[in-house]
Amino acid sequence: MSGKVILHYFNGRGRMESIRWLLTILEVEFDEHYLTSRDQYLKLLNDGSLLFQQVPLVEIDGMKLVQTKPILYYIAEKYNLHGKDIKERVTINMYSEGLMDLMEMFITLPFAADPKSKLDSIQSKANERYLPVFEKALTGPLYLVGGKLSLADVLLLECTLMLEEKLPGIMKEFPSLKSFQGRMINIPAISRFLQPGSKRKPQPDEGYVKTIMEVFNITRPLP
Ligand SMILES: N[C@@H](CCC(=O)N[C@@H](CS)C(=O)NCC(=O)O)C(=O)O
Repeated sequence: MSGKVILHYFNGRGRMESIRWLLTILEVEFDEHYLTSRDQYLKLLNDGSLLFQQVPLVEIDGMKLVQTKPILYYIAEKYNLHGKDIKERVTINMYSEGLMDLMEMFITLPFAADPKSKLDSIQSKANERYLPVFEKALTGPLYLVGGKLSLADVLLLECTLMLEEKLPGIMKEFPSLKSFQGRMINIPAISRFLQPGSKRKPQPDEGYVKTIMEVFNITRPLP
């Protein structure tokens, strides 16, 4: 296993994108091995690399890690983006899990039988359940927890940008969140990540969906 972090996933956002965001903001270099065929997936399965037969898989520090959240928490912990004590950590985790619940809806959107009604549901949940929480937390403070950048801030930026791509104008009732975004995108590593040609992946397209359906033998839209 080389010393460099290696990401095994599709050449698309999905569950790996938050890990890419986190590594990028930390300026940790990583290589990507893209899954493009079912044979590659079967090889990872036969190697015993996929504990639960699922990706993301991240090779880091001599380990092969699966499960997105523990991977994010490990990296955040290692690079001090996970709070100074257990109270801060649990708060960061609560915010992070809420954001991941919201982003999970986007991850499955391209596979939905009725994408329009799924997007409507995302919009109302974002407006009523999620964004008000973060607007309140950031009215005054610059960061969500402990006056310092944490994993939760990185996920919040990713999530709000994702929301705006599909639902332009959704942030207009949330001025503190908009200011937060403005501050975050000026961080040099983030600003570079947002430029064309970076390792940030584009919105899912038909080719991405087709590859995933082939690799996992999916034949029907998801509910
Ligand atoms: N709880 C897991 C879920 C991983 C997951 O569902 N990965 C999908 C690809 S994004 C997968 O490998 N699906 C194949 C399967 O479940 O058989 C995580 O968050 O990493």
